[in-house]
Amino acid sequence: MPQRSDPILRVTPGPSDINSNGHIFGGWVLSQMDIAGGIVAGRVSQGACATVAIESMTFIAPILLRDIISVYAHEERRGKTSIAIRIEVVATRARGQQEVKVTDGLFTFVALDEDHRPRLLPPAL
Ligand SMILES: CCCCCCCCCCCCCCCC(=O)SCCNC(=O)CCNC(=O)[C@H](O)C(C)(C)COP(=O)(O)OP(=O)(O)OC[C@H]1O[C@@H](n2cnc3c(N)ncnc32)[C@H](O)[C@@H]1OP(=O)(O)O
Repeated sequence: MPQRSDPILRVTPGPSDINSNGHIFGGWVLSQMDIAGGIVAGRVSQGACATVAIESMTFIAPILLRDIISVYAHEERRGKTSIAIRIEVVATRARGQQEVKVTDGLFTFVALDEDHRPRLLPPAL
């Protein structure tokens, strides 16, 4: 990922998001990544988008209860109707003293028209 800008989301998991290992469910973090990627894809496409594929996803380190999660996302590739968004999640813990990269993924979104069919992306700014 290039120089990190501001996170798209900052969020804390709750007690109901814990799995039997005592870590945070992968599905919880995937959904935060999907929301953040969707926000970036919506900005780029200037409208509605749907996730069509998760091209890659790596769980690098566990997320712990009381971590603060920052979700960073940026456009990595653009097609006619689709945008691939690189999404990185960083956990802040130990009262803000420690930052750990916990996941990395490449999600592809498709811009949708009113009929929920692929829509051409607007020209890049
Ligand atoms: C100013 C306004 C601001 C707005 C600010 C909004 C903010 C908003 C925030 C909230 C944001 C929430 C974000 C929710 C995100 C979900 O949770 S969406 C829910 C889960 N996803 C779905 O239900 C989608 C289900 N799938 C579909 O409906 C259809 O597959 C789709 C998406 C309409 C695509 O239809 P299709 O017939 O497969 O289309 P097709 O023409 O074959 O392919 C279209 C493009 O997708 C690519 N593609 C297709 N399959 C793949 C694949 N497996 N891998 C990679 N690329 C693929 C194609 O290569 C093509 O790319 P281009 O060459 O055109 O660039």
